[in-house]
Amino acid sequence: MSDRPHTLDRLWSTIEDRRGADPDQSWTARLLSKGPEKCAEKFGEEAIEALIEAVKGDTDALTREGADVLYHFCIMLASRGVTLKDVLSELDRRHGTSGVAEKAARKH
Ligand SMILES: N=c1c2ncn([C@@H]3O[C@H](COP(=O)(O)OP(=O)(O)OP(=O)(O)O)[C@@H](O)[C@H]3O)c2ncn1[C@@H]1O[C@H](COP(=O)(O)O)[C@@H](O)[C@H]1O
Repeated sequence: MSDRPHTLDRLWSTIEDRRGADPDQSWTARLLSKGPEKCAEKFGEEAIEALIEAVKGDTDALTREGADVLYHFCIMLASRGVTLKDVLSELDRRHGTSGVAEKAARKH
């Protein structure tokens, strides 16, 4: 984990800590209590908001929306019991391989 962004590790730990917390006190707990479908829907909304800012070319807004996307992505993973470590490991596995080769491998 040493070469992974500390910020994401810290965010993930906070999300894990908030699981089961009081939904009135924690946005994370509130979202997770609504279930995986709602968490996925929220992630989709945030992704679209980021997409809009990318198309507009508003780099400040894209930065803010990008942070929302990463947070809600982690929430969506947590809602389904997938860890950020799982996703980062998959990225690590792909590191150094050709994207073209990866795409070809997925067809089988
Ligand atoms: N990074 C975030 C983060 N990013 C966004 N959000 C919340 O996500 C919500 C989504 O924003 P929206 O603009 O969609 O607001 P909304 O209330 O859904 O509004 P509408 O859908 O009605 O438009 C906001 O209420 C934000 O507060 C976040 N809430 C928490 N975190 C992190 O999670 C930690 C724990 O937070 P709590 O769980 O609240 O203690 C925090 O310290 C942060 O590190």
